[in-house]
Amino acid sequence: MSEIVSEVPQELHHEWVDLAQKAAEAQFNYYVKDAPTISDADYDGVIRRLTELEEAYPSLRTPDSPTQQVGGTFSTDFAAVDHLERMLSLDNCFSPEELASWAARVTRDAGRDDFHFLSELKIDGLAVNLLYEHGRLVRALTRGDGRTGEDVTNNVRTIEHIPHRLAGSDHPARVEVRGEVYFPIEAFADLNASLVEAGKAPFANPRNSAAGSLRQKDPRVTASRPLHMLVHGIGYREGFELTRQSQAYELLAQWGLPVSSHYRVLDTIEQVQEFVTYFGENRHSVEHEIDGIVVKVDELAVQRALGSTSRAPRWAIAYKYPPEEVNTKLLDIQVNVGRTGRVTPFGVMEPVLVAGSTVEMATLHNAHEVKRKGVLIGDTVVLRKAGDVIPEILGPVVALRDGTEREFVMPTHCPSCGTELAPQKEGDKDIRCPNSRSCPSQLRERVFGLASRGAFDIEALGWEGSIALLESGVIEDESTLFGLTEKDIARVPIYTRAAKRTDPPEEVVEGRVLSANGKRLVANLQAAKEQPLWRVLVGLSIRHVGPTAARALAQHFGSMDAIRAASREELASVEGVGGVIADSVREWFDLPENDWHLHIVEQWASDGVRMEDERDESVEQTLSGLTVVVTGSLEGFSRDEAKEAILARGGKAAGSVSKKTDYVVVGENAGSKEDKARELCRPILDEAGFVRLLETGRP
Ligand SMILES: NC(=O)c1ccc[n+]([C@@H]2O[C@H](COP(=O)([O-])OP(=O)(O)OC[C@H]3O[C@@H](n4cnc5c(N)ncnc54)[C@H](O)[C@@H]3O)[C@@H](O)[C@H]2O)c1
Ligand SMILES: [Zn+2]
Repeated sequence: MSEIVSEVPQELHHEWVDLAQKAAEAQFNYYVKDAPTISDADYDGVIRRLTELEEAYPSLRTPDSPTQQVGGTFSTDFAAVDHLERMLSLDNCFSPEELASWAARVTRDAGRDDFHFLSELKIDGLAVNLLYEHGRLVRALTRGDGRTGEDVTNNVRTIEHIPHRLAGSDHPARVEVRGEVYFPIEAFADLNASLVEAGKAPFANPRNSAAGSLRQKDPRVTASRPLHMLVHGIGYREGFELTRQSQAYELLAQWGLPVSSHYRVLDTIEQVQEFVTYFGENRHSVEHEIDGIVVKVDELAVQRALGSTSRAPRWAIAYKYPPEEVNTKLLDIQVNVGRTGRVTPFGVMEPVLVAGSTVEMATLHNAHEVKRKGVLIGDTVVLRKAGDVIPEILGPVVALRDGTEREFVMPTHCPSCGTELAPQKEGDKDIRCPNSRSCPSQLRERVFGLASRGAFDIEALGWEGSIALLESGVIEDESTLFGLTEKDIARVPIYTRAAKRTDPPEEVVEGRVLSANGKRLVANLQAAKEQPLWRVLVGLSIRHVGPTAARALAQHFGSMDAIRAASREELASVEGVGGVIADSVREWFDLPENDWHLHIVEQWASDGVRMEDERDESVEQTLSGLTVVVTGSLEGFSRDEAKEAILARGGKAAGSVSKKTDYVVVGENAGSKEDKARELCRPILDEAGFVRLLETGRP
């Protein structure tokens, strides 16, 4: 030690010692307790920094440094047994440049470039070593420290897809098969819910639950968990030789072992990079979590020539994807009251950067979900954000609790208006604020909602504008929105702000000081009154009536009066409507406590909102009886315009391709619907064909 200290600046030496300690602790929590306290990304950061320090000061790189070892150790809960051949870890890379320089190094060290790259998915699970003797499974070990693992044979025997006897005949005397045990992500939430219910600590993430479920003292517990395994290598072998890694996979598959279908043998590192990019974008198209791509030299002769370090083979590398999971603090759980009164709890977190954006809120759906996840206010939680998918709180890091955490209690009264909350129907998981008429929160959401693109499309009326109109008292609710004049709007600060910059301030006189934004709102409202009936229906915030149902209703009935007069049965029989929506529409119009709904409709009508679709009799019903799907973007039509053009001609505009589809119109960047059309042999039209179809009923 003294030698090191004399050579390495003291500060850096301290940093190294602290980080090495941190890594050792993290490994213990991760591998032995199955309860990591830091995220994988943070752990990788620690290892990277240790590596940097060791590169600058090689004397720090002692054999017991975490950078030199197969991270992991074993618990006394299991018998410790040596592997016949060491189990190694993998070196990492994080960029195309690092991948390319690994390939260049391999080519140089191998002294040849006529080998192949086997690319496969890096399964986010835990490594297991299976020993088969004469085709019979005799032992299963965890990786442990790479030399010695934990005997989990009885637990592994409970995993469904692992054969106790290999298929075929002529099996080698002994062979070690290496692979990864994982927990299917869709089963994760249920597992945590059942643990919480049994008063046990929930898991932080699926990888954790795989390790925790496999490493149970009682194999019956393991048997109750839906574990899966995929194998990706052979260790010690006796009595047979192979020449290629991919050949090993074929053999393993023949033996009835679960081999992934996603591996590829590729010629060049550029092709490998394409594979990396593809799965980076399609990370969630596979049945298990992946944290990267593993690239292996396929030729075993080259593998042997390259050899291994104490920790990892030189002939393989793991390309790690950016993390989708981070740890952050759950500061509070608050509730939001939505457009139709639904009360939704959401987590407020310390802001963290994950998958390219900063996240500080995540919905928790309902009180039941909060319970199931087992999270407490004040917990460190694992937050997951997968690409464009909305962020989700996976679970708590139980080991970091200090006793100050508290349980979330669903409020009994609306945080916005104080009304007592209640489920709308018995047995509903959601609870609602029944004060839909004047609850400020619901009003804001309704006004904002009716202005949205899927409803009236009033561009100048955003979230801020909706609040400003209501808070200034210029509108009391949505009923008077379309009667607003320039004078009214001039009373709302947000719409006149720009005009106030003059010095001395201009007097607010009718219309005159309306800023550009306010003028835009007036014009937008005028235009909105001409919107088709379906948009008016969406704007009413009737539960379950979104654009699709609204279109179906408008197309069938043609006017607000006809919808209002329709019986429940008539409504329910409309294609694309059904019983739930029919009930909701009838309740909206008929319940005595909803009489104010009628007032909205009447006020809108008297302010000039169109309540009837013009049936242009001159439009020939060219598409009557035909079902058309439009996919991708067209030049002459927006999505809505294309749909309306079909409906106006008596056709049906469907959202998905089926055998009943008559024509599929394919624009730019069409996706899976085009594939589906080809698969089902449905006629495909381009935009010109679509125009002809509208005119003549024929492509
Ligand atoms: N959060 C924490 O506290 C903590 C602590 C320790 C380790 N870790 C995590 O574990 C990683 C280090 O663990 P590691 O040493 O096992 O390295 P690793 O997980 O980065 O890579 C090596 C392992 O990948 C597995 N693997 C998955 N798919 C494979 C495939 N197709 N072919 C070959 N191998 C495949 C093998 O089991 C192999 O042992 C860290 O990067 C971190 O993500 C986290
Ligand atoms: Zn309320």
